[in-house]
Amino acid sequence: MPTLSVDRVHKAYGDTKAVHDVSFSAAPGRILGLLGPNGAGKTSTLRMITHITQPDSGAVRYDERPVGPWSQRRMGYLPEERGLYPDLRVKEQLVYLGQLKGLSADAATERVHHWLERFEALDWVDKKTEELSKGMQQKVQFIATLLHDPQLLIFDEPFSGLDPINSDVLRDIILELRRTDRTILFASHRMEQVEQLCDDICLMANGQVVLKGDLREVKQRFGTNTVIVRFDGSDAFIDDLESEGAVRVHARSAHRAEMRLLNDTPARRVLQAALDTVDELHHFERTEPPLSEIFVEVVGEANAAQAAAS
Ligand SMILES: Nc1ncnc2c1ncn2[C@@H]1O[C@H](COP(=O)(O)OP(=O)(O)OP(=O)(O)O)[C@@H](O)[C@H]1O
Repeated sequence: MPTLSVDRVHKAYGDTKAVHDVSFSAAPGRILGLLGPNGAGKTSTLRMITHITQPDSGAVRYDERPVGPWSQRRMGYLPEERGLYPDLRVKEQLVYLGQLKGLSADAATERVHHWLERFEALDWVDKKTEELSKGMQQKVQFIATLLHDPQLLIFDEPFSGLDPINSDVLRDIILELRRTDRTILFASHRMEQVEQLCDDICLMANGQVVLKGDLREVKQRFGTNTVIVRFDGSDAFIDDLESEGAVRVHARSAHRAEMRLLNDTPARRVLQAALDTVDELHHFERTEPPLSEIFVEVVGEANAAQAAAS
């Protein structure tokens, strides 16, 4: 089964080291999430994988061969900047793009129909791109990346501009592609999507990989130091726990709180404080931290290390 491997890749633009000694691999039937704050080097990395740019040093290989025009034919790439022709109608646009990727007009037409139906978008087949909303254009662009049935799929922020219903449709399609042994790599800032979809993650900061691996293993490494409480009644116990330094609150609403245990505080201490204050306790759970917290912690450490070194 062909694997994608990024091996000690460097890329600079003038004085900016956009990508510095980055290595990771992506396997068929798995989804890899490439994460990182703005400017971390994600798009620069994806552009080298898709052979739009070349590394200054290091190598990107697919199926054990350096990537090149040959691998572009086996990949589907959804770039961050979308590029559709505003004047063309959806169907002619997609059939044309399918033909550019080597399909016959008949095969392209058949696949366009299939994917428009799958994306619940058959109604817009004769609309001009400029008449479509941003989310509709996003779906059309997504279909364009799938038309030639690529083995390797690279998506830069695939969920941007999609409402929750369409995000679910897209998520289901990505999972379907995973079941047919495609290799899928996507860059995203949406941690909840990453948690739902990814088998593996690679977190970048300042052009470097700061955390990578199987998502479940990565989370286990951070330990079950997080407590989730759902309740009715007063939430004053949360302020008390926080002010005594027992917890740090990650997320909080009127009836739910998610917090990190600090200074070896036992989960029992939080449970007792809640029981003493709330009217009704619906849920209490000790668990691993959410990916968003891991992101904040690891990127914060990487930034601090870089500031100390400079
Ligand atoms: N064509 C270019 N010319 C000069 N600098 C560039 C170019 N492309 C990217 N950079 C710089 O390289 C660094 C990494 O940018 P990149 O777009 O790869 O980050 P990113 O992780 O994709 O960010 P975002 O989440 O904001 O999309 C940034 O400092 C950026 O300014």
